[in-house]
Amino acid sequence: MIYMADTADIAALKHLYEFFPLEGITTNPTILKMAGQPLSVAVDQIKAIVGDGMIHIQVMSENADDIVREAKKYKTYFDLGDNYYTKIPVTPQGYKAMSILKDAGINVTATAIFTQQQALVAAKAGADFVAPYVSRLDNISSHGIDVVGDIAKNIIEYELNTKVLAASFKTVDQIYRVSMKRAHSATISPEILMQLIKHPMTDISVKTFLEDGQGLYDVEF
Ligand SMILES: O=C[C@H](O)COP(=O)(O)O
Repeated sequence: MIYMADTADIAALKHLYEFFPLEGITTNPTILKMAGQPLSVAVDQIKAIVGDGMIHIQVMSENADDIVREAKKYKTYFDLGDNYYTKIPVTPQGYKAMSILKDAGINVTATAIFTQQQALVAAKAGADFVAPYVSRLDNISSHGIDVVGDIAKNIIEYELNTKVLAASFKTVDQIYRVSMKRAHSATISPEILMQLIKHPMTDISVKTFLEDGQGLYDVEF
């Protein structure tokens, strides 16, 4: 499982990158709005934190030609090399842009995916990652985990060179379930990443170890 942080919150990212084995970050216009940062400022700060991790930046353009120009501009402007992924919503113009950008050697993440077929078409268009939105599906009485499972199954069965990037999580249990459905990766908010590694029994066990070990550890280090 590849873990990514779904955020542009710089303080939260700095904290997470101290210990969490993250392999990149994802952003979108809503995330930038929540962080209160324009794209150029946010990405410059994110770059300094994630090192050679992936940075997924969503386009705002709707027309294929504009999407291609926008995605290519970010690739040079931010100078991220192969760590740059352009996030493109799965509209007809988006699919068109995905093929063009893949042919131009730019990594593509297809986003705003709600069905197995949207993901499969994006994979055929060359997307490196496909991002189904779990909670947004669950919240309309649909089944986000099943959609993720179907996409992962297709990718494995058809031997496609695409990874599932499960997104839109509200609970730790959803992340457990997408991992068991063989999602290759997940992008998760800082709050839920912290919850993911927490367990009260761990805290109790550590506390007991500290108490029991008092006076017994006599090797200096
Ligand atoms: O980029 C997609 C986001 O991960 C969607 O998450 P959200 O449903 O919590 O806004």
